Amino acid sequence: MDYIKGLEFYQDSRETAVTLGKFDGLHRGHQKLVNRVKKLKNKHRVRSVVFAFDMLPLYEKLGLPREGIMSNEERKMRLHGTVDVFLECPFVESISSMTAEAFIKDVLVGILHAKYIVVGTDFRFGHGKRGDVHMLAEYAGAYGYELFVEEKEMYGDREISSTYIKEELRKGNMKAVNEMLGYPYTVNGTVEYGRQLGRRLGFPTINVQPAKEKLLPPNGVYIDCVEIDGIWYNGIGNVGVKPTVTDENRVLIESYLFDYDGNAYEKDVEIQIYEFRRPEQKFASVEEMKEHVNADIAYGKEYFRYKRRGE
Ligand SMILES: Cc1cc2nc3c(=O)[nH]c(=O)nc-3n(C[C@H](O)[C@H](O)[C@H](O)COP(=O)(O)O)c2cc1C
Ligand SMILES: Nc1ncnc2c1ncn2[C@@H]1O[C@H](COP(=O)(O)OP(=O)(O)O)[C@@H](O)[C@H]1O
Repeated sequence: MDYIKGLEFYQDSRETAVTLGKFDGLHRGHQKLVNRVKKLKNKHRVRSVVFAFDMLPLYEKLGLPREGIMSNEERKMRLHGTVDVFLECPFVESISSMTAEAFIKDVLVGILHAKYIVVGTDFRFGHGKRGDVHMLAEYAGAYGYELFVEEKEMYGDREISSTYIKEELRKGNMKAVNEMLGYPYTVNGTVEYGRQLGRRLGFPTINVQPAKEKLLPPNGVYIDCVEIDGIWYNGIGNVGVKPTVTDENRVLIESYLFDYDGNAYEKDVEIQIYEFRRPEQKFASVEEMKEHVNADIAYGKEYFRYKRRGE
């Protein structure tokens, strides 16, 4: 997969099947679009392209923190191996001020040589969000592309959306989050050095700081799985600031893995979060915390007696 950041760096004259959007989460609805593009590639021998807006510049301009289901880096990792090109387009003035008509003509047709365009029913684009599926359909004949509009995937009686997933993530409802994503909620990061207290208490933990633009579930203890050097380990971890042992306000994910005894420092790992167990607590003493963590560990081991990763 070619990763290209910035429209100006896309320089390929081959015809494409392209899907467009913000793609935060790459949830089941997004996957439908990506799969359509993959099928079009195989059928018509065109290049498959995911065009995703990078919304960070907009949040920076507005002075707001971005809270995404995934960081840009995680989005890139998750798309790896699915399409030929992942084009990430910073949402800057020159893009947001472009009319919808100009976006079709100059970007989709002019730069991307789109033969097939794949979007969801409510896709909006161009200045003032004036462009929609009707406009895309209107210009299809003139510009020689075919339009595919995919229906929304549902979760219960509500359409799956990044907004819906974020609502459930804020509540710690990992079952709904993971079902809507179509894969377990994932955090990628590098294992840091901590204060080496864990191993003295009998539960060493890998410590990972998530990307700052990442929305996390509420601080608390969660069943998780961690991939280190290509192998998955079951575990139980804490998302939060560990108030019992530090006054720092840095949110980390700390995970004790049941069948691991290697050295994971500085390794890039992937953490999947499965189920909320209890809120993070400030215990009166480290000893009291240790008792609770031991109970958490017993609970986690029991959880995985009947379930495998991903179930
Ligand atoms: C299953 C589990 C539950 C935890 N729960 C809490 C908690 O409720 N409150 C807290 O302050 N720290 C909690 N922690 C974090 C520990 O305080 C931390 O892992 C320990 O102090 C070791 O830190 P270190 O990696 O810096 O050595 C938990 C850790 C694990 C693995
Ligand atoms: N079962 C395990 N689960 C998590 N980390 C483990 C495990 N066994 C060994 N380790 C290693 O021990 C380190 C954690 O030990 P810990 O005493 O908590 O130190 P730190 O405070 O530096 O995180 C991890 O980063 C990892 O390299």
